[in-house]
Amino acid sequence: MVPVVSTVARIYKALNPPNVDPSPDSPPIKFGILGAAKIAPIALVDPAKCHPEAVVLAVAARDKTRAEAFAKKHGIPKAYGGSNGYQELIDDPELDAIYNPLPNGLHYEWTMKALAAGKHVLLEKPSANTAEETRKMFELAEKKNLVLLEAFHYRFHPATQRVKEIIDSGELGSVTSLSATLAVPRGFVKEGDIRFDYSLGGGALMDMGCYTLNCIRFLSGVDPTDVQDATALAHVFKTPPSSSEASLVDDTTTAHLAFPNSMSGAIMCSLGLTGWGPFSILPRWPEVAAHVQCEGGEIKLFNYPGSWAYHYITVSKRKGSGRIARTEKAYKPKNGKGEDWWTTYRYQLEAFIDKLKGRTPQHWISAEDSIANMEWIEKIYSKTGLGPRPVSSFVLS
Ligand SMILES: NC(=O)C1=CN([C@@H]2O[C@H](COP(=O)(O)OP(=O)(O)OC[C@H]3O[C@@H](n4cnc5c(N)ncnc54)[C@H](OP(=O)(O)O)[C@@H]3O)[C@@H](O)[C@H]2O)C=CC1
Ligand SMILES: O=C1OC[C@@H](O)[C@H](O)[C@H]1O
Repeated sequence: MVPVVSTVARIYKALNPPNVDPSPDSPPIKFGILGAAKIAPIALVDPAKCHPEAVVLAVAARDKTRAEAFAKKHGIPKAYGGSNGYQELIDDPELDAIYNPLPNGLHYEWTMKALAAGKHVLLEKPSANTAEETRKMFELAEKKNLVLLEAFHYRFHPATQRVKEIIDSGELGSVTSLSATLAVPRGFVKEGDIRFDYSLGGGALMDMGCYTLNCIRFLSGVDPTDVQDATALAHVFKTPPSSSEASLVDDTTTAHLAFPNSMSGAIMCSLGLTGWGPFSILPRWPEVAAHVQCEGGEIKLFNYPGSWAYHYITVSKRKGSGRIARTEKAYKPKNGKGEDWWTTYRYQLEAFIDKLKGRTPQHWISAEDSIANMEWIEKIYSKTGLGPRPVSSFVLS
């Protein structure tokens, strides 16, 4: 098949995965979803359909009709709704695990409640509004012997893993600098979106920047030592909200970070890249790449967040006064579990279920990793002058 046809066929299968029968030997992990969130179908519903040990049994939405419509559309047997719907979901004794794709500012409260109810949690990124809240969630999970995973799905994909493998192989020598971008053109994210609501933990650095930071921290293998500079452009609302805190929502943030061993890092994230050319009318493409400079060459991973749909890895190695370059693709691990059509979310679900079943996942994101990511988000926000996102008022009784 020509590449474009095979790519379309692979993406089609990824978005329409086959239904698999439940495993006769291993009871499925039964999930409940908090909120009829836009991300839930691709992040959990579809991956669960093609995992023999996962089933989505229930969904809750603030509005019962919305929960029922979501349940009907996705073949989910139970729907909870109304003012107590989220709590009823969490208290459902049939459920083993909760997927939390609520707005960032509600991650802490509902993850704490789910853990307190004895449920494992697959938690959307970024973990919470603050590092302290993230620490508390992981402490409770550990105390209750429950699995809590921040859903940085891209980490589980073979493409990201392959780049890390190339770096760690030493083929290109030591890393000298890293950068990652995640930015979408203006208009991509609509005005009333949770991403522009400060009270819900909005802002480009929270939404997109958490990936960029996570990516350079993962690929470098260490945490930064300092935020050298950070600049944020505030979002300009068409209809400015009455709250003065709306001015703390960043549209675009850039930061330069120092790393150990004289490594440097740079991130850029945006919820609204402006157009270019006369009067900025020419459209921009999303920016979705990670670059790693090494003493002996460089690596580019194009489309690390959406690597399942399409990506390429270019490895350019210095040789004498010239270079030798190659391009790799990694939709499936060379050794290990996976199919070329598995989405980043499907790989993530595999790891989550492996962990719950006592098997060793191919990859994992530790509590320390998630806490450190939030710490550095806070440090960058602090350097921009915008300050951290609001602390949750929730107290676990
Ligand atoms: N892993 C990934 O690739 C992605 C992750 N995300 C993350 O997932 C989360 C949700 O994002 P997304 O699906 O795009 O967002 P949505 O706005 O579609 O979903 C958020 C859900 O939160 C619920 N909710 C509860 N309280 C509120 C409130 N006060 N205001 C608004 N919504 C509320 C709503 O549920 P209800 O149905 O009950 O009304 C809604 O369905 C975020 O944390 C985001 O960072 C988002 C996109 C991609
Ligand atoms: O997690 C995400 O990944 C893709 C982005 O477009 C989105 O805003 C973000 O929430």
